[in-house]
Amino acid sequence: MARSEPVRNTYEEFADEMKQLMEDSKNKRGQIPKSRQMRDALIQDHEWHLRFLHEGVLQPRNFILPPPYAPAQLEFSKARRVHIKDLGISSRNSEEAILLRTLTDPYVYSSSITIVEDEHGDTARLTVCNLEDSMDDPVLSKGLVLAVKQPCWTAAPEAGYHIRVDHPSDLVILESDNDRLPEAWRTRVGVEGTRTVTKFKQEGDMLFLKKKFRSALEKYEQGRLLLTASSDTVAQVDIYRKRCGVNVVLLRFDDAAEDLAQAISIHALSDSAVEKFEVTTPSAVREWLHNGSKDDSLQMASILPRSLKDLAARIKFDLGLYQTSPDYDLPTISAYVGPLTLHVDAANYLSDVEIKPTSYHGRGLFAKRDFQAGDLLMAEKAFALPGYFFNDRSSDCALYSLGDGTATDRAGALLFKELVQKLTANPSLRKGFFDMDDGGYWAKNGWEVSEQDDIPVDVFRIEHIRRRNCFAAPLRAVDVLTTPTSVRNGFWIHTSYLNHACLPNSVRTFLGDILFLRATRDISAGEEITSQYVVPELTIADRQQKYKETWGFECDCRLCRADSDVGVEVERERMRLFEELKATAQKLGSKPTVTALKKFARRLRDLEVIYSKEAYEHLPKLCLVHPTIFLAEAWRGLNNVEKTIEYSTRLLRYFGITIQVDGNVFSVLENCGLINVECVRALKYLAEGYKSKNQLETASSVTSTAQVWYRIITGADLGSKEFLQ
Ligand SMILES: C[S@@+](CC[C@H](N)C(=O)[O-])C[C@H]1O[C@@H](n2cnc3c(N)ncnc32)[C@H](O)[C@@H]1O
Repeated sequence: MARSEPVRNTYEEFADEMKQLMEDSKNKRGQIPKSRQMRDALIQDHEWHLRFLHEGVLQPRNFILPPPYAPAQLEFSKARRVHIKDLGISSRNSEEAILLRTLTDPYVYSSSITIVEDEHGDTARLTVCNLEDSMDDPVLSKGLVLAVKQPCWTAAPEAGYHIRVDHPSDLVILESDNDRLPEAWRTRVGVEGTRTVTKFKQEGDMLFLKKKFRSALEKYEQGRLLLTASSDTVAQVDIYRKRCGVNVVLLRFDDAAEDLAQAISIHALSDSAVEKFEVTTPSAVREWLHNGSKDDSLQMASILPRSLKDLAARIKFDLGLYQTSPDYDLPTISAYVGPLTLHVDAANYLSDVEIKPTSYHGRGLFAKRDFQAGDLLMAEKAFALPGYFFNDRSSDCALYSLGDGTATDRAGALLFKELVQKLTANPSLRKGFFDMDDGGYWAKNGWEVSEQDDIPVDVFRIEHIRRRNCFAAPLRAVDVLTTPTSVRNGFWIHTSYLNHACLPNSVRTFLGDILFLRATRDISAGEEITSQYVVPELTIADRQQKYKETWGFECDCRLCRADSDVGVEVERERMRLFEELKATAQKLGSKPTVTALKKFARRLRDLEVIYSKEAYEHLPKLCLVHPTIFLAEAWRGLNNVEKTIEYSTRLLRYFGITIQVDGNVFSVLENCGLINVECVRALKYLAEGYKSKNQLETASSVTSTAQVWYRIITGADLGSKEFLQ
């Protein structure tokens, strides 16, 4: 029977509709649904949706997080077993679990959906969210036996109910020979005599080439199970090496390290030349792979074949490598990074900064030594940075958190997915991540986790941490200077300990997945390092609202204090004049007359007067910035050297930077730390001006400072000559 006149794909959920459904089902909490679709109808409906997925026009994917609940704490084996008929609406019991078997191929799009039965043959639709899954190589394949912890019914679009899982850790996939399975579902998988390690390896290789990585992993695993102590060592090394490679692709670095430790130790045992290096235990190799050091204490370079050495390097980079010097080959890294090559093989440099408690802002990042403006404070590889093409429609998606009514676009949604995948697969990476600021989420919703326990992967907590700690990152910071650039959302753990200041002493820049943090002014040992989370809004109210909404704090920096003190009336007048000047500048366009410019400058002085309070003597005057940029550029366009120098100097002053030219000596007397592209441009205009006045020494000194500032804002020197020419 065909599905009756479907109007839309009801497997795909929408945030508003879901919110309404949740509201509606509040009164039914704990009740057993009055009616449900039975087996045949469920399967027919599912098949229709599968056809729709293949043939329909696909919308961007919606990932929806319902109001939060904690993942189940109990192991499946210790939970009380329930059945489909026992489930209530929206009522999860963390002590319960259900055993299910999948009856169909899955539908995988925004979530993974399949039809399942329990031991009594009762059927239901199962929706698993936040799984790293694909139609080509599905996790929830047909005939699979799985356990769902804390199961319940959740209202679905079109008045049905399904079993919905949000935490991937609430889903446990069981081997078909597991003794806990009902007898009828158990299959003892004896390996056929004709299948050999080599055969499984070949089948795995074929699947790998077809990008069916999960299935390839299963084949290699079956091959591994056939290995015996007397197996050919080349075959043993090979199967572990293959598994390691697939695990790397699937971001399962802990498992990859385990496989490689086995491969290396088997290789070492079989190679008589190796014995003298005493490297042979898997635990020694495992420790080396995880130790974050570039040192080759086990002398791997001299004993390993290329294929194992390359994998070792890959895993060490992915688990995090550290160096103690700020030396990076920036030209090579700059040349390497591109849309297809986001991930740079570089080590972290974190040894000259440290995380410590601050007096008012929780933990923060502090300098362990003195730094000068322009110095590299730290460099960090991304913990997660999704790679995708911006014009690829098939990666379009959004993430909705119904609990707090927030939404994020593709950049944040894909980062969330990658974080869930990485944290689920790699217990060794969890501590660093879950130590981060989650705004008190876990303290309110979770439980005490001791040192020995596995840290639970709570998707709601991940999203809280993501929102507070992620950074928007262009492919290369330098691109932002010339073209409007799309940004990704990425995650850099150490950098996330930076607290915000409107007048910061550092700037973040990116080259692919490596973040460089440079000092925007001199910093003394022991000083807190800060950076701007976002460029400050002109009015204090707008600024504080943004900080409050996203990060839950109110900024108390010197600029915010001064802006609050001037009062609403003064601020309103400042904004009125600012808007007036902005409109005039737009009207005058790029070729204003001298008369018009003089008139504009007079009006600008009115705005300057409002700032002339003592409070701003050493502070930026942000409302003056844009009109002054307009004047500096307009005078430059008219080749008026003196005026260009005057307004470029003023522009720097309005950013809180005071310069002096004494004879031929150029110096920066004061610097609030607000170094940005406009400041570099102001220096460029100054250098041009002094050059045309034949003050070549001054011009050269200004250009040197411009080069340092250019490096601060782009992270490297790439393009500096062209920019400053
Ligand atoms: C990215 S984290 C920074 C590290 C954080 N202080 C910690 O202890 O993990 C962002 C959080 O730090 C705090 N924070 C950052 N800058 C602040 C500031 N200027 N004033 C007050 N709190 C701030 C806020 O709680 C914010 O949500």
